[in-house]
Amino acid sequence: MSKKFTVINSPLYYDEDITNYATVNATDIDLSETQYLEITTRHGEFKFEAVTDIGVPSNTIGLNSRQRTRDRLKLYHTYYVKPSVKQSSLHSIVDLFDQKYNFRAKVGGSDTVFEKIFGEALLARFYPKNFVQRTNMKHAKGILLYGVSGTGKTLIARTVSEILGVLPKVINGPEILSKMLGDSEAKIRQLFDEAKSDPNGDLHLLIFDEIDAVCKRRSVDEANVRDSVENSITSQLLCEMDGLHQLNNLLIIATTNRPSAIDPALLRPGRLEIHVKIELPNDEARLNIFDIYAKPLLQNNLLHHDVNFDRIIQETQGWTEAHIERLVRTANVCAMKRDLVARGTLKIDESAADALMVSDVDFIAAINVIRSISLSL
Ligand SMILES: Nc1ncnc2c1ncn2[C@@H]1O[C@H](COP(=O)(O)OP(=O)(O)OP(=O)(O)O)[C@@H](O)[C@H]1O
Repeated sequence: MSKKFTVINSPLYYDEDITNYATVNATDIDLSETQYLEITTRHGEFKFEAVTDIGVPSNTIGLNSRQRTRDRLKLYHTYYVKPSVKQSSLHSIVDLFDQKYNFRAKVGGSDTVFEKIFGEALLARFYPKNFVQRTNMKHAKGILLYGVSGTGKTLIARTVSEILGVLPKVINGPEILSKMLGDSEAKIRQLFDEAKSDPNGDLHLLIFDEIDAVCKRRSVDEANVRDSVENSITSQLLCEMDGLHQLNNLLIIATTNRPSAIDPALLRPGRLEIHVKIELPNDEARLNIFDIYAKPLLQNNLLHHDVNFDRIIQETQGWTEAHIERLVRTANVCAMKRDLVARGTLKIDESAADALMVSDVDFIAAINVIRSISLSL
C-alpha cells in the first residue's frame, strides 16, 4: 500500500562512507516488516534501504540512499512511498518474468493471474526446443481468460503476446461472426494455416476476443441461420484444435465475460484447457493500478500531497480495473474544470497550466462523476 510521509531531517550524514540519510516520520509504516521504501520523486522512482537501528530516532525511519545528491529528499516535503520487505534470493515465477519483461509497470494487481498463466501454461515455452522435444512434452494449446468486462482480459492477453515476443492474430468474436456468414469453415481454417504450414517454426498466437459470440453451446435448431453459422464455426474450431495435437507451435488465448455460454467441448484438455478467472481487483490491486496511472502525475509534480489514497481505495471497492484507470483520467479533467472556473477564462498559458495540481477534491469529484455515469456502479 502506498503511504505518505514527511521528511523531518535531511540529509543526515551517518557514517564515513557518506551515505545519504533522511529521517522521516513513520507512524504509518510497520518498521519490523519494512526493509525497503520505494519512493517516487521528480527524478523517478527510487528504492531506499530503510534503517531503524543506531542513530535513527524512535518512530522514524532512516533512508539509506547511495544515490547522488539529486535524489536527496527535501526537508518537510511529503512523499508517497511503498514499503516492501527485503527480497529473498528465492523469487516467484512472476518476479522472474517481471524482472525481465517489466509487465507490472503496465498491468497492475494481476500476479495470481500471471502465476497461473506462466506457471501452468507457458513455462515450458521458455526452455530450449530440443530439451522440450526430448521430454516429449506437449505445450498447453489454449487458455481461457474469463471475468466481468473491464477486468483486463484483453490487456493480459496482449501482454502475454509481448512477453512471448509474438505478433498475435486478434480475432474479435462479434466482428468475425458477420464476416463469416456463408464462408465460416474456410475462414477458421485460414487462421490455422500458417502455423500448420510451419510445424517446426516459431510460435503462432491467436487471440479470440469475446469467443462466446462465435462459439456458443451448439444449438439443435439448425433452421435458424445464425445458429447454424455458430454451430459450424464451433465445429470447425474444435476440428482445427484437435489437429493441433501434433503441433507445438500454436497457442490460443480466448477471452469471455460469459464462460457458461461457450460450448463445453471447447474447454476440454487439449483445447482451451487452462481456465483463468480474472477477479475484480482487491484493495492492493486497485492501489497498484492507481499507481500505474497516477505515476506520470507524481513524476511531474502534478499530484497534490493532500490526495488521500486510503479513502480512494475504500471508495472504489467493487470497481473494475478499467474504472480505476478512468478515475485518474477523470480526476485530471476535474482539476482542469476547477481551475478554469476559478480563473474565469479559457485562456491558460504554460505557466498557469504548470501550477495546476490534481488534488483530493478532484478525486472526490471524479469518484462521483464515474458513479453517476456507470451503470454497473
Ligand atoms: N490489471 C490492469 N492494470 C492496469 N490497467 C488495467 C488493468 N486491467 C484493465 N486495465 C485498464 O482497463 C482497460 C480495459 O481493459 P480490457 O479491455 O483488457 O478489459 P476486458 O476484461 O478485456 O474487457 P471486455 O470484456 O469488455 O473486453 C485497459 O485498456 C486498461 O486501461
